[in-house]
Amino acid sequence: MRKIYIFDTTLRDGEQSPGVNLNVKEKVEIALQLEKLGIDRIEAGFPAASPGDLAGVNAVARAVKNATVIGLSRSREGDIDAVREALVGAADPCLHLFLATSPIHREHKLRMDKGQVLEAAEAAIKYASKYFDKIEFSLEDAGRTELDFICEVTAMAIRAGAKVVNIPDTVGFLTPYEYGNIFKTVKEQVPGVEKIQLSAHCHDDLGMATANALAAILNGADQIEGTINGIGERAGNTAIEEVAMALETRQEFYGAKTSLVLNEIYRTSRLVSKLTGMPVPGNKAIIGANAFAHESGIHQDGMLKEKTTYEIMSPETIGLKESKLVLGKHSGRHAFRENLAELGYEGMSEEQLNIAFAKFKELADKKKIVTEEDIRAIVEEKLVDTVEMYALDFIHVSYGNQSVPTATVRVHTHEGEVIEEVALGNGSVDAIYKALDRATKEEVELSDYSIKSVTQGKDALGEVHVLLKQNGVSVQGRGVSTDILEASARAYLDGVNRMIEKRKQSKGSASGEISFK
Ligand SMILES: CC(=O)SCCNC(=O)CCNC(=O)[C@H](O)C(C)(C)COP(=O)(O)OP(=O)(O)OC[C@H]1O[C@@H](n2cnc3c(N)ncnc32)[C@H](O)[C@@H]1OP(=O)(O)O
Ligand SMILES: CC(C)C(=O)C(=O)O
Ligand SMILES: [Mg+2]
Repeated sequence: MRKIYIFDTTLRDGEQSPGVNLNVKEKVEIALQLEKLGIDRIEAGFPAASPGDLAGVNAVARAVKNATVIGLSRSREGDIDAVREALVGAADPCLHLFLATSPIHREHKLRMDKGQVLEAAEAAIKYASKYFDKIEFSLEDAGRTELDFICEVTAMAIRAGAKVVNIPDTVGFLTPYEYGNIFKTVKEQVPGVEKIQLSAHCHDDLGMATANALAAILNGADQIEGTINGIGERAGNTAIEEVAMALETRQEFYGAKTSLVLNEIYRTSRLVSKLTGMPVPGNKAIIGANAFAHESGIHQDGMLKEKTTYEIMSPETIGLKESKLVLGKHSGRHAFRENLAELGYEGMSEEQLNIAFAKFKELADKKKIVTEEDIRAIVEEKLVDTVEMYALDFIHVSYGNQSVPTATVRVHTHEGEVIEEVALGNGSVDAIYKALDRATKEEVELSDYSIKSVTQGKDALGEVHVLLKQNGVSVQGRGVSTDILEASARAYLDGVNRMIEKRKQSKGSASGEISFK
């Protein structure tokens, strides 16, 4: 199978992302991880840009042993000399020269005509050839360059001594068909092209960077340039992980592969994101948090039955432990039961499962993601074998810092009686508890109250614990809700129910009846 060389420019084009600035230590850390990932060529920076970048490229050159290390340079002797200095100590150094070739760049930026561009590029390659065995030449903005001029410049670069010619779509302008056609034409028409490698370098301005790189491969490109996580100038570059996984997943279609160690992809992505400060969007292909996560019931059911129903790649391939079935409002019973089993709640009756599932759906309507702690809280509250003498239907609290808090509560009894009560209190919770006392006609003393957040985020579940006393007997009550007042009401009512049950138990034992657990 044809090998596609991977040229990583995370440390150069990636660092050109606005707001990104990697120091020497960070560049080396990323470069060493790129080496582990099996990257063939690492572009470490632009040494003429600053003394700091020269030092960064030099540190990478000295640290990396198993990949080519590259420095970028304009077609100017001063820049080339800076790369010479920066690559001292590299096991396999390479100079990357560039000059723009498109009419727009020639006229407005370089103020050169075609002849001057050819002349300047040739002079630079020839000067550099005295110092470098490996030279790559890039036709900047080739995507908007006349096709015959691309061929002319490529032929010149080959004659002058370049080993790799890169044909970038610098501004992400082309369609895959157009970009592929450039490679096809260069392959067919440029003399000596078989002696060098052709490289593709794409930008994502129209979201085409990966599609264009793959089109280049289909039309003869030997090397793909890109970055980890697709970071880079403006909308970024081709994401290396996307190309590698496309070739891996569709081998029968592309007939080409990289030599990347694929299970290092995820780790590399995390490191680059951390050190560049550029978060990876959740929906990003391959490495986004949702790339191997499934939320909807139908998909989760399919995944549980056979993973290939909804996954074309396995997460293990990129170094992730497993796919995730995220519980949310679109999830179904299959995934819920599976999740409960994973959390150790096995052997639940169908009825218990249904109660917990209903509660879960109620919570999922209020929360974006239902977490493990949420599920535990739901199940543990629901599975306690307490007969609910009173169940909460609703609470309404009126509160203002200039008015007396008023609570209205409605509960229904085990027998189906509905009771509604209103009370004033010193605070909202106090008002609720007084209203519940009236509704239940139980005289209990609140001897402790605590509240904590059991999950994370603004929509976290609050868990309230109360300790109630009656005639020297103490019981605990617990309530969970996204609303702390509701959690407070539930905890109190739970305590009251337990108190009633305890009373029944002690009477039952005294009369020889079988007691509850
Ligand atoms: C497509 C790409 O990603 S290309 C790489 C882009 N990366 C960078 O530019 C990052 C590093 N750059 C820098 O630090 C600075 O731009 C430097 C140090 C290279 C140059 O800084 P300055 O000398 O102040 O020049 P400045 O950046 O303002 O302008 C660029 C000059 O280089 C010229 N130039 C641009 N590309 C090339 C080239 N490939 N070869 C020769 N000259 C070039 C421009 O025409 C302009 O020349 P002028 O001063 O005669 O008008
Ligand atoms: C320097 C070149 C290869 C570049 O980054 C581009 O053209 O996008
Ligand atoms: Mg670029």
